[in-house]
Amino acid sequence: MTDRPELLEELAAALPRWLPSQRWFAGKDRPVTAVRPLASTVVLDGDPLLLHVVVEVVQDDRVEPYQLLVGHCSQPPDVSAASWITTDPVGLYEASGDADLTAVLLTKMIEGEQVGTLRFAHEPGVELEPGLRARPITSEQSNTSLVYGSRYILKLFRKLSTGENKDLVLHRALRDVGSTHIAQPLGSITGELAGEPVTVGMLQQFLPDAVDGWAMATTSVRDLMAAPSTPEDPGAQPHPDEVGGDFAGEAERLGASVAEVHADLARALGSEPVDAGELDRTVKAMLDRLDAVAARVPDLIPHVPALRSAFEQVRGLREETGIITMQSIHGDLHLGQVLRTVGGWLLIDFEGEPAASVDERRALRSPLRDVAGMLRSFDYAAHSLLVGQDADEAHVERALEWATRNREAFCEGYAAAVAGGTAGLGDPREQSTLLRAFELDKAVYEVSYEHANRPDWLGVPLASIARITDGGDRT
Ligand SMILES: Nc1ncnc2c1ncn2[C@@H]1O[C@H](COP(=O)(O)OP(=O)(O)O)[C@@H](O)[C@H]1O
Ligand SMILES: O=P(O)(O)O[C@H]1O[C@H](CO)[C@@H](O[C@H]2O[C@H](CO)[C@@H](O)[C@H](O)[C@H]2O)[C@H](O)[C@H]1O
Repeated sequence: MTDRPELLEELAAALPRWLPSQRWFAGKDRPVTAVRPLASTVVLDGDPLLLHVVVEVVQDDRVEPYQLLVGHCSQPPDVSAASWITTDPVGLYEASGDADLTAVLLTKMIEGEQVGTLRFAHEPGVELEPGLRARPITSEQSNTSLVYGSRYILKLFRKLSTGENKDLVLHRALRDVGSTHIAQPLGSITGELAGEPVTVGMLQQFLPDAVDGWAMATTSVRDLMAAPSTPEDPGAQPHPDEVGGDFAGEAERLGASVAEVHADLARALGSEPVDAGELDRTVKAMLDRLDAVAARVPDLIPHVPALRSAFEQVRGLREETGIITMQSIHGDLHLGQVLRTVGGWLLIDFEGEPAASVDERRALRSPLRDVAGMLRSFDYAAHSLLVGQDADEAHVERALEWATRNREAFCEGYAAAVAGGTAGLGDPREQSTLLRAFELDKAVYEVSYEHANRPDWLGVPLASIARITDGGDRT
């Protein structure tokens, strides 16, 4: 269904220029050739007007749907200059920063309203507080999140894919088995795309006291780098366990929390043993990704033979390592996806890797992939402070020591939490060949991510690949 077609024409003409400047737009690697409106719904009629719009963005042979909240008002609203999509005669603007308009979304979720094809709902049994106003969060994101009065956070998914969104499905499944490591899902907004339902928004409990794991871990690394040597031995560098900001206790608790989430996901959604065919498909996928990234990033080429050999070792592993299982997992776990609250660690954003296809994100996977993602993140946290600096051997040594200590603590916490528990989950260190392959596969993904997004950081995953492939297995 299409409401207000005259505005859509104006919008479609302006979007090819406006979209690439948005942080959440995932197609910055090539020009936008056309934007075609697929559906529009008037959520609030009058002046101001709030229009929910789904457009199809065409970039050569790639065609992807995105959602927009579009505002229109005769009185200029209080929004940032970057929000204006058109300015002539009275402009159309991206409305997620307009608190007068976004308040309507919460009201409609409370009422459980249907507007055109948009269905606003609260989760069963949830009573939401009315009248809260929203502010968008300013962190760099793939989607847009609005915080209502420090109580709720509404994530508006930007790039849409049909079917229920994995983030929402996994949050509901974890809530249903009583997981204590998630922000509770409280509501949703569902639309329609090509005649199929599509999740466009997810409302969750907002944790105002939360600090993300990346901020905590990098503070700990900074403390270590800044710590003076001991008066007894002025030549010696302090070790991570000797300085105030040691993170190992947190890393261990985080390992236990991730393990509990894996066990809960297996309980809620099931798990299955891996057969040899599945291991072959896993190896093929890793080799395919390696070839694709090496074709774009020449710096990876010298590492290709060692990476291939590490991936090939995964074939036939089943006999060696006992049972390897597949289940629903987080899919893109790193220190920026975990929040420390007074009550413990929470995992957020269960969507999976932003660049993966819907089928890849929904497929059952080995939980060791999440472990590998987090181990990579400890490596990142340790080395991120050295980005752009001349190598200082003492700093590099301390960074490695910090990473090793926290990786080990994370695995320790994970292993202790699953001991004697869910079948198929065990001490990650006992599956070192698979874990090493997953870590290297993640590092190849990061090479591609950094090449496209933060070229200054490319050296971080490349140096890790060199270390892991040179040094054999390590924790
Ligand atoms: N429930 C929550 N409570 C507090 N902060 C949150 C919550 N959920 C997300 N955040 C904050 O919002 C940021 C983006 O959330 P995320 O789900 O990762 O969005 P995206 O999919 O856009 O990357 C997080 O890094 C975190 O700082
Ligand atoms: O959080 P997103 O889903 O947007 O994840 C993407 O961006 C991440 C960076 O913001 C990227 O993570 C990489 O950098 C992190 C430090 O900034 C580090 O902790 C991670 O280990 C490293 O992978 C992630 O890969 C990408 O998918």
